[in-house]
Amino acid sequence: MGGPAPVVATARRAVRRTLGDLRPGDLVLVACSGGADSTALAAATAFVAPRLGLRAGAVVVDHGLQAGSAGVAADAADRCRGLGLDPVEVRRVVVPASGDGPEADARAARYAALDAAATEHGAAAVLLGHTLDDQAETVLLGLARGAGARSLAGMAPRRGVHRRPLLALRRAETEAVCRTLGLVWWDDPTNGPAASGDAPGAPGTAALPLRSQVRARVVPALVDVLGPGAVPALARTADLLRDDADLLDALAADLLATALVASPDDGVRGPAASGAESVVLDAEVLASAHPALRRRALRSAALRAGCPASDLFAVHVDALDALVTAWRGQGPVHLPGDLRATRACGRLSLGRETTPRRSLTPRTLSTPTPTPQE
Ligand SMILES: Nc1ncnc2c1ncn2[C@@H]1O[C@H](COP(=O)(O)OP(=O)(O)OP(=O)(O)O)[C@@H](O)[C@H]1O
Repeated sequence: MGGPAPVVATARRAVRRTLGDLRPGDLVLVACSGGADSTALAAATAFVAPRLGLRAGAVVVDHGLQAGSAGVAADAADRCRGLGLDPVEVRRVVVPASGDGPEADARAARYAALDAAATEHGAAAVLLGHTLDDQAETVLLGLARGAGARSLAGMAPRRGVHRRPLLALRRAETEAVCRTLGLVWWDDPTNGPAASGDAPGAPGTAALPLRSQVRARVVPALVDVLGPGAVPALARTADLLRDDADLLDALAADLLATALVASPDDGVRGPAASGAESVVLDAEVLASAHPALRRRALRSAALRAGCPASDLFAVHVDALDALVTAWRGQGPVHLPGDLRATRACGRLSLGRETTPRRSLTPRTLSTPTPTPQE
């Protein structure tokens, strides 16, 4: 009797590698949308987990955004049960409109629901079905945004409770796994033309979410010009940059620790620090650091001061950097989260606005008001 089809064996090996450090009895939860990637993941996990002494369940999130979403979720859950996963649950979420766009809002609600399920079930890991193609799309989107190494490092194979075992597999391979095992999957219409459906660039793709347009129009054009190796090459960029980004982040954390004079959360460092309401940094220490580390340290300082990560952009970091390296008496820099940064007496302070102001945008940045303070 022959073994499993090579593609099925590949998927199982990938899952086995990802779960290798867990302890017998641990629970893993597959985040299953019903799509080919997470259905293949559910099947591979259902096979591998018991052989490692692990328990495996699944969570299907129903965003309630499309007609029939409850039925899609129920079908996906049934397929997971059919694979032997237990527990399997559907979590219905309410997607709030935060202003960040419907995809980002759905993603935030989805991850919150997955994390809540992991906590409630005491799961050691939540498995996500992102593939190499998803990784390549993430890198492309980052490049087009002008993002730095951390964003171009794409999705981490492992972060907190989340693990992505299929990052080395092509999307088409996950479809092949499903076909080989006789598993039906659901093609999300918002993901663009189905694998077996419309030609790339088919009419109507312009109305899709940005990532889906990249998938349906940009990637095929790129492959057309550069050849099929372009997609794995983009994903390789993510792998290479992840190591670089980790190193730079660690060095920047050291720089921030050295430059930190006071911080509201971790109390005192230096004589002037007691009762600190602001993050206070030594501007000279920062100025003498390499720009790659300084910019990261400034970003971390802004986050530490309470700036919301989703609203903190390069333009804000540039403005903070100018306070450090191009100091000519300019006025405060206004940051998201009702924060402001000021420089005085060789120190950079990031604290609350005294009166709420609009934070910097790319347009307001270009006209800093010089008000000598030092
Ligand atoms: N409705 C869902 N319920 C449970 N898991 C989901 C759901 N949607 C997506 N996932 C998980 O996320 C993985 C990636 O899904 P998909 O590619 O649709 O998301 P994305 O929007 O491209 O990426 P991201 O999850 O980063 O937002 C899936 O393989 C699955 O593990």
